[in-house]
Amino acid sequence: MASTYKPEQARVPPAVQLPVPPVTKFKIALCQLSATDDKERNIVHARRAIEEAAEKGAQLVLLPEIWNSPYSNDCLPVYAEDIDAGGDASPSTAMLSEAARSLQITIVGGSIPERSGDRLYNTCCVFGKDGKLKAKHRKIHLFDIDIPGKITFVESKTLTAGDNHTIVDTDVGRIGIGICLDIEFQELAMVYAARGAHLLCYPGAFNMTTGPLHWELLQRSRAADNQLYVATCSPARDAGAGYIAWGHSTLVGPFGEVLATTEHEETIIIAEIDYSQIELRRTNLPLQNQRRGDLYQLVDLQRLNS
Ligand SMILES: NC(=O)CC(=O)C(=O)O
Repeated sequence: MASTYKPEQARVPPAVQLPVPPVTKFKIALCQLSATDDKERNIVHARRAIEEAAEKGAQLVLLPEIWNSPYSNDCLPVYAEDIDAGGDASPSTAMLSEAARSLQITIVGGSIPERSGDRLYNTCCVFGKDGKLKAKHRKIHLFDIDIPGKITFVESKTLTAGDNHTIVDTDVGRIGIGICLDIEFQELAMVYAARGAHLLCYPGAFNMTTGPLHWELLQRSRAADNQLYVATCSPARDAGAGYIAWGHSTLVGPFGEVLATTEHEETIIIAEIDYSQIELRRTNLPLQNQRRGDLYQLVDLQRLNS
């Protein structure tokens, strides 16, 4: 029997119109940095990389997850900073703010361990060209994994999960932020797309087990599902570290295509983003018009199960 469905009957509102971005084409830098146990060195090192990226024309710089500290439950409390207090209480974000202002760029500052009262978070700060903090994303989905013989890590032993989506209007478009495991949750990316994001940025440190299987797959999926840009930035791999990062920082375009990527060594990827590609792909393949809100809606599932 022919379907009687008409798109205008869908109970899900159509995705919002994509906002007009301040720039259509620009360069993004993905700074795949090593993180040592010397915090001061990590800050100076990141500052130099940001400067090099800006000199190469990047208007947006993305840093890795936990770039100012080794990624371990022992180190996170020791390296944590009080971001809200600022100044000397947060030398890492003070550097990001200063770099954004003096280099006149937008920085999605990877993540650092944040101390707030008696809680610790895995937090990404976004700074505008004026050096002002525009947004703060606390990792929503903490990395708790147990694959015997491969990897066991319980981030929730030390950290508290964030409770908010983070989408921010910047000089280089509307950006949705997630941190590492947040990328596994397609729902978060869908919310960002529905709120008009041009680009999703995920600082992330996948490991040697999940990395080869999931890292590129998830980035391409989030980009193709939502027809927008996805950028990831990992720490460089240190084979001697307690947590060995997969590396492979990547930029994916709105057709799910890998536009730029790398292996695991320290490097700065510079790549071009062209937001006109989003409209083009959404016209070529109008998924948003075909979405069957009458058949699937997460809120309905929750209701059915309750
Ligand atoms: N740091 C992480 O959250 C790591 C992760 O998600 C993974 O799959 O590896």
